[in-house]
Amino acid sequence: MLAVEDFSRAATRRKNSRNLGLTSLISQEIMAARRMSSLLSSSYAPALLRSLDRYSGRGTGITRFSTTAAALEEPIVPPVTVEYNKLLINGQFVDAASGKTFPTLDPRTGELITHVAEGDIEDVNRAVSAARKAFDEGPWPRMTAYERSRILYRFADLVEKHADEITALEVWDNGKPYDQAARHEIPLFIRLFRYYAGWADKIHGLTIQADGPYHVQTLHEPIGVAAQIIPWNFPLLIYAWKVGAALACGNTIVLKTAEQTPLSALYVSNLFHEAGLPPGVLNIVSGFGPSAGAALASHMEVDKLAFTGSTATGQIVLGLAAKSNLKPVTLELGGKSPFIVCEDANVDEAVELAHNALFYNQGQCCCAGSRTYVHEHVYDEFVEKAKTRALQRVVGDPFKEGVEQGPQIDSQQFKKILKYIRSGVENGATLETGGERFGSEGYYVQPTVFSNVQDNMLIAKDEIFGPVQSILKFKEIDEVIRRSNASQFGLAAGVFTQNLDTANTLTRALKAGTVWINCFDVFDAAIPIGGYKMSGHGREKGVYGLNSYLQVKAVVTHLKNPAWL
Ligand SMILES: NC(=O)c1ccc[n+]([C@@H]2O[C@H](COP(=O)([O-])OP(=O)(O)OC[C@H]3O[C@@H](n4cnc5c(N)ncnc54)[C@H](O)[C@@H]3O)[C@@H](O)[C@H]2O)c1
Repeated sequence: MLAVEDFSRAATRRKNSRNLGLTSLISQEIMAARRMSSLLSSSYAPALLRSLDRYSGRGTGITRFSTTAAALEEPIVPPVTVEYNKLLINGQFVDAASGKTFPTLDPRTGELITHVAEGDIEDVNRAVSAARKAFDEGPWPRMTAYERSRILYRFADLVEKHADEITALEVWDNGKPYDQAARHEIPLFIRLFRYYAGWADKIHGLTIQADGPYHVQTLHEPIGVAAQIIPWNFPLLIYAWKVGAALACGNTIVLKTAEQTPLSALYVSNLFHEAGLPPGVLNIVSGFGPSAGAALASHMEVDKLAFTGSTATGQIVLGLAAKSNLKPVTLELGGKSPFIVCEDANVDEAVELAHNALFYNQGQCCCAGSRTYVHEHVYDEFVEKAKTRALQRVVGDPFKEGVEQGPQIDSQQFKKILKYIRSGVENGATLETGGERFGSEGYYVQPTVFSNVQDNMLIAKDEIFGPVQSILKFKEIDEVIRRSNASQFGLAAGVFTQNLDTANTLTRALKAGTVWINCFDVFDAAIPIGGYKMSGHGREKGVYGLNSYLQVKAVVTHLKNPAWL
């Protein structure tokens, strides 16, 4: 993993590199304290953050959020070059059959990073054929599970070795803060692969008692060729949830990345071959949804589809899968998760946790705590402090140390978020802070807080997928349960209380795939994720993530003269 100082030195060495800012002891202390505060295990974390924020703006070039749109400095030159921009089919990097490419853009400026080969129907056919052959004839499903696990472990080691380049690519293509990617996402990516490497040789069926003279066993077989379609908000983490589980079970894969973020998946997939993965087992197609994505979802030779993305696209791919070969589909879709602050809450801690629950990753999280329900007894204090915290949020170049919030992914999302903000104002919610673009370049949005939000407003119903916190008031626990569940989504929920009975009541009543009590966004490799209602079906991560990549075959053998039954 790249240390803060190494990163600074590497970047400084690069031609034309700009001043990276904080490398001093103070800055490292700030980062360490920020990490501590993000754990929110101590009641003084918010106060600590506030005092550190005062230092972090000093002479560093970091722009803290202010209500006047501030101009950002020249973007920092990322400490990496793009090596892989073609499709990965059958172990080779190849051009698209059409020869077409598409641009991938830097969200800090909207400028070109590089052109990437644009996969289309013909490329999907080539990739599925390679995956089919690798499954039907190749060594991967035939080698021992232990051999497969060793390749997964070797891959994790290689990712660790190249963590600095991988982090820089992810930040450049996506706009997420470097610190977030380096300290949370890349380590979790590695952990996920080690977790599934550990499962590879522990997948087995059962021996079952039946009525009659039969020996009954179940075989847990790989399902075959898995198609995987992923979004742009966590390009590597969602890759890991899907690829790790599918490979541990012995499947082969065709994965389509999001058109906004094709780069990091190509880089890490090359490392898989260095780790010993046979050609054709993992194929990567960069390209667009309606062409490459739809071709994968409706392909007759694909045995399973795993999709993460919006609910609207989930409905499309489910239809395509049904109309083609009825391949089983898992769907990880959108959310509008309630974050419930009860009347006994420590307000300072609740404010910090609710802030991170919403603003993490520029608000571009499927699980974002995007309906902040606050009990009427602590509501006024909460709103005031939530506004103060949003004003302190450090917005700026994601490569700059100390930055908490980078740009949104692209101009489409940027415009959509600003439109939702306008609708909040027009519908009578109180705009406490923010509400405009940040700076004059790229896709930065001011951290925005609305109070007096009502359940029927669009900002309380739709997934905004941006840095917009909506605060709603409640009085009774039964009332907040009813209002929380009155949503088409059911992905996650957060509960903040010191009362065990209240926590237990809410845990069981909330219709959500994950309920976090006095914490939020805890994404361990072993913890399953998935949705109720229109947030999807099936589960990924953990042992549950294996189920959808396995076929269960019952084998019944007649017994003659058995010694026992
Ligand atoms: N539940 C989860 O675990 C989870 C995790 C991350 C993101 N998400 C959701 O993802 C969404 C944001 O991602 P997005 O904007 O990239 O979503 P999206 O649905 O627009 O795109 C997701 C993927 O689907 C592809 N796609 C688009 N149209 C397609 C089509 N017609 N056929 C096949 N594939 C198609 C895209 O190219 C992309 O690869 C949000 O709604 C978010 O909540 C959910």
